Amino acid sequence: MTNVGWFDASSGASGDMVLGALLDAGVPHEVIAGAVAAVAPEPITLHAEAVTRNGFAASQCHVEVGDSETERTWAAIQELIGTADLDAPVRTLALEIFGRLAWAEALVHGTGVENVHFHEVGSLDSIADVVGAAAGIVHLGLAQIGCSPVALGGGTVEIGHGRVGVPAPAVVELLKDAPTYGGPLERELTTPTGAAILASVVTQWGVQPPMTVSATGVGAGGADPVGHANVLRLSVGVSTGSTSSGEGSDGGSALVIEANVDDLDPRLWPDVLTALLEAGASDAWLTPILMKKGRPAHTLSVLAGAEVAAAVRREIFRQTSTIGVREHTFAKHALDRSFTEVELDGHRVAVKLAYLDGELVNVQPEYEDVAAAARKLGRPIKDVLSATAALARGQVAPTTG
Ligand SMILES: O=C([S-])c1cc(C(=O)S)c[n+]([C@@H]2O[C@H](COP(=O)(O)O)[C@@H](O)[C@H]2O)c1
Ligand code: NI
Repeated sequence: MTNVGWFDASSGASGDMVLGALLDAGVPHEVIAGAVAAVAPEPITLHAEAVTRNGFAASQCHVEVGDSETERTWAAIQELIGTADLDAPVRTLALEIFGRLAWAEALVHGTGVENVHFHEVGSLDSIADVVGAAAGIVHLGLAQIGCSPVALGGGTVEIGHGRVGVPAPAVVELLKDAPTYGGPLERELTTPTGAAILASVVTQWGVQPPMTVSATGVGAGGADPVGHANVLRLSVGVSTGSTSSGEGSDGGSALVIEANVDDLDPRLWPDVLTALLEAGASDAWLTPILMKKGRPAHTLSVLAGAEVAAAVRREIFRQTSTIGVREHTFAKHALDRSFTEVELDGHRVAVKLAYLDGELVNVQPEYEDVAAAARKLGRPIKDVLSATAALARGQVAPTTG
């Protein structure tokens, strides 16, 4: 089953609206607050308030910080997020979102990202919005995220550079590849932070894809204008769009991101593969190749769901010497799977079980657990492997008689 999400951004999106929608959709408060606390150099209070917007119930997220006026450089923000105790996919997605903000700011002000000084969008509450949103989205484990065309609003808004038309310049740049429209209200409906979050996580723009919705979250915008509910709605559920192959598969899709590399110190490769898996890749591998000019090299291939593709791409560029990647989308057919645990002479071993149409077809003890148990027991790994597989089979489908 493929978990998917869809945003209705017909009243725009801001960082607070995304947080409100995530909390309302069931992301535990501590998941978001914990990630924010890990990054913040001083306490940040985050709480959701039940409000109404034009008569509809919604959740308004309040972020309370001490130094919301502080200006920060992109380098300072990278340092804050990069060194925080965050799960790797959360850190990578947060850097991706803020990286887009930095790029857009640099572009509209005609400078380099290294010179970007964030004003409103660099303050701690924006960092909280970005990191909290990254933590909430990663928590939901959505393989695909859709979004409606994004309402931008209208009129003008006062920002650090004086009064500008809505959408603010950074919003225009951030949503260049997305469907957007002015209105339906004469006010700012989509902010740079909201735009950067959507641009980073949305894999498909347009109407809601076929899905069975199991939860919704409604995030409130700050104002409550009459005649239009100022909310961002997130629907979460499972995809019903892909047809099954009839092999017990989930019929989802995945990307393979690849690069040919001939100039990386080969001692780095094992750690590169580990970093990519930590960034959320499902698999990462190398194939030896012979490149132009007879150079021995490697093709790096990384399998990743769309929800982590940006994070994985970013990690490839950070960890290797490549300056470009190519990508293909592949249909993916995966068996339903679950985990169990067995105990062999006092040593616990996790075992992965795979099912085809409900029938157990594969029992695979986790190799690292098996090797550790074998070392401690002084037994050959192959014996521990078969013994734990047999234990798991007996546990899952006990024999009778
Ligand atoms: O401070 C700056 S440089 C700034 C730039 C821009 C551009 O579009 S450029 C926009 N804004 C405004 O800041 C507030 C807050 O935005 P968040 O994304 O932090 O919610 C909003 O009104 C933007 O239009 C500031
Ligand atoms: Ni600006």
